[in-house]
Amino acid sequence: MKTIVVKCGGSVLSELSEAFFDSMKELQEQGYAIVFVHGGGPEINSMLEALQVKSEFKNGLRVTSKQVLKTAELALAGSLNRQLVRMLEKHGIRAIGLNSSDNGLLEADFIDQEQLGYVGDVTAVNSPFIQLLCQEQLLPVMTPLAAGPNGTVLNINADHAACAVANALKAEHFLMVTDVDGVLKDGELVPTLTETETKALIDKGIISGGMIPKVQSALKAFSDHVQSVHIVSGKKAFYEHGEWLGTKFIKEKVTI
Ligand SMILES: Nc1ncnc2c1ncn2[C@@H]1O[C@H](COP(=O)(O)OP(=O)(O)O)[C@@H](O)[C@H]1O
Ligand SMILES: CC(=O)N[C@@H](CCC(=O)OP(=O)(O)O)C(=O)O
Repeated sequence: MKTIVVKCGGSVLSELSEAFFDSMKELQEQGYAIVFVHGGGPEINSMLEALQVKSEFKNGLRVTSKQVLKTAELALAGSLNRQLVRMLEKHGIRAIGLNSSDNGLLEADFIDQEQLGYVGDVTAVNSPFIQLLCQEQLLPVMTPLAAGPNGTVLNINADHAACAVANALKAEHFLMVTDVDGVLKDGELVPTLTETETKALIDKGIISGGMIPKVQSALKAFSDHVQSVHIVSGKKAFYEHGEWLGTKFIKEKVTI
């Protein structure tokens, strides 16, 4: 099955354009099965603020206490997953919401329980179950939560969760949808990036903040099992007449 894994950032979930859904439908018509993994950082932040619970990030990962985890589950599984499924269905795309910690759809281990609390790295993906839904012409919409050891639930950075799913499914394409056109340098879109160029942009501070886990996940997927990886905007079309827009990750250029 030709599969595309789409990571939809919390930054853009409420701003997804008609053109974005048109691109999605165009790909489905070409016979691609599509799997969504969504984020929700901004929504988790506002819920935590409303509850007057402080949260901090270490190396781009949210330090997750039991209370932060409960709030993250509420925002991700209770609110955003429902909204995204409804948006897809409104656009004529049959979708099914999945809380990825259920039935070990995603399994994870603690990264560093002392420093980060309930935060994990994905160790296993239940690919057959995801593929079963795709065979039924359903688009799975997955939260970035996972089943951890001894019945725990772990909070996973959504870029990392989507990367694990793209690798497990050996997806043909991995798309990271965000609120900017792709990787930008001096305000201009960088159309292609190799691993060396990406690392140089991180070192120079041109790629920073939320873009770091995205490019790291892009490089990891690209070097593992995925054939094509793009960072694109959800505010516009990302696929037109067979062309992908945004930043494309490419193999190192060979100079003789
Ligand atoms: N070089 C860069 N190019 C584009 N965006 C960048 C860059 N460096 C940092 N960013 C920031 O990364 C943000 C996207 O990451 P994030 O807010 O975590 O989005 P998402 O919720 O989609 O994962 C952009 O809105 C921008 O502020
Ligand atoms: C461990 C960790 O940091 N988890 C993230 C999960 C959501 C996410 O990654 O959302 P975006 O894609 O919108 O950033 C968090 O709690 O914010």
